[in-house]
Amino acid sequence: MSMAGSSISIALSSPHRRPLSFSLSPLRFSSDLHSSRSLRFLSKPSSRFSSFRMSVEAPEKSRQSSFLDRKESGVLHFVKYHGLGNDFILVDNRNSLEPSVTPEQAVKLCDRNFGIGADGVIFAMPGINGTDYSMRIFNSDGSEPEMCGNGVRCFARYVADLENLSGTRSFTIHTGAGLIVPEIQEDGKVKVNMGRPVLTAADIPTKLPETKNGAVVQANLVVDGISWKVTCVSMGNPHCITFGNEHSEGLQVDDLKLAEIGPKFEHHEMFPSRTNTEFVEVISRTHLKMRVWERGAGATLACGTGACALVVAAVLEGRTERSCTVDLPGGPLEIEWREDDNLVYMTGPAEVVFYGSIPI
Ligand SMILES: N[C@@H](CCC[C@H](N)C(=O)O)C(=O)O
Repeated sequence: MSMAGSSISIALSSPHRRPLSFSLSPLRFSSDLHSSRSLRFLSKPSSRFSSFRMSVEAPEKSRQSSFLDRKESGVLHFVKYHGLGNDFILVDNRNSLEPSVTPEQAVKLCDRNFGIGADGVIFAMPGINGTDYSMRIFNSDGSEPEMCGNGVRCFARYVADLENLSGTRSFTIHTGAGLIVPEIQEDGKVKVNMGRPVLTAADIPTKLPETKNGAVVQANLVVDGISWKVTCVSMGNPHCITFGNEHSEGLQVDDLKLAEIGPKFEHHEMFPSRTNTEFVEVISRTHLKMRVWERGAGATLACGTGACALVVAAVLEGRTERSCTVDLPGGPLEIEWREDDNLVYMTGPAEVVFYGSIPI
């Protein structure tokens, strides 16, 4: 490893392997992965990663733009972002409404041991119906959800970078959940108009009965012989929110065995399209704490649509005000469910992790 001015070079090598080269600026990661044209290497990681050369440099706008502009057939250039640890591989798909990665490839790319590692792959696509862009996403299991809250904040930062835009920027984005409008604020956080929650059982969808004003509020859901009180909300994608069960009226979310119970909610027969599940602890009338088991991705560090859905659920259950801080394992989000127009707003960060290239 050597340092020269603002540049750090790190070389790791093995005598047996061809070197790979990476450059980061400073959390910018580009790799020259040479000639392989398939993803087959993902099942043989050691042959690709046992040897590489890496250089770290101070940020320079020109280098960043030239990386983002790169297009070569057989190579996927991507940027990995995270929103509170909910991480995504962002792909420039502005030339087509067909994703450049298949669901099967997305599974491999998201693999944390044999791939890049992420909770999903997000495609920045041309706008339709008069919108600036369209967003599609594959979960890490290859399924396609309608929307992703943390992902849309990353998407906004990504397209601002792609288009070299600075200052306060707002975009209209077509998603499977309809029109979503993120705005990048002066402080770099992204405030998103997440649209209106859907509360009717058939549209969420859930087979649970509507219990209060056409909504599924504190319905009984039996999971493994235990009766949970759940409220169901769709933010374009389905969410099942619980504050407790027959054994504990108020949850201590740190004590939950999430990996054990999460899949049982996700695949419960009451949720024909599976579900995301949020387990929630009330700290105060404006402060909630949650852990999430995501449909198609498992336990994640944050879920933006989930945070929105649980504030809606908390208000419907009379537990909180309409503006709340939601603590997720990866950090806090600010959520507001407005009374006058029924719109939900989410505010939180989105950060670059690294830039990279991979044969595909
Ligand atoms: N993490 C996301 C939600 C991603 C989609 C979800 N797994 C689903 O299948 O609905 C968010 O931040 O909203």
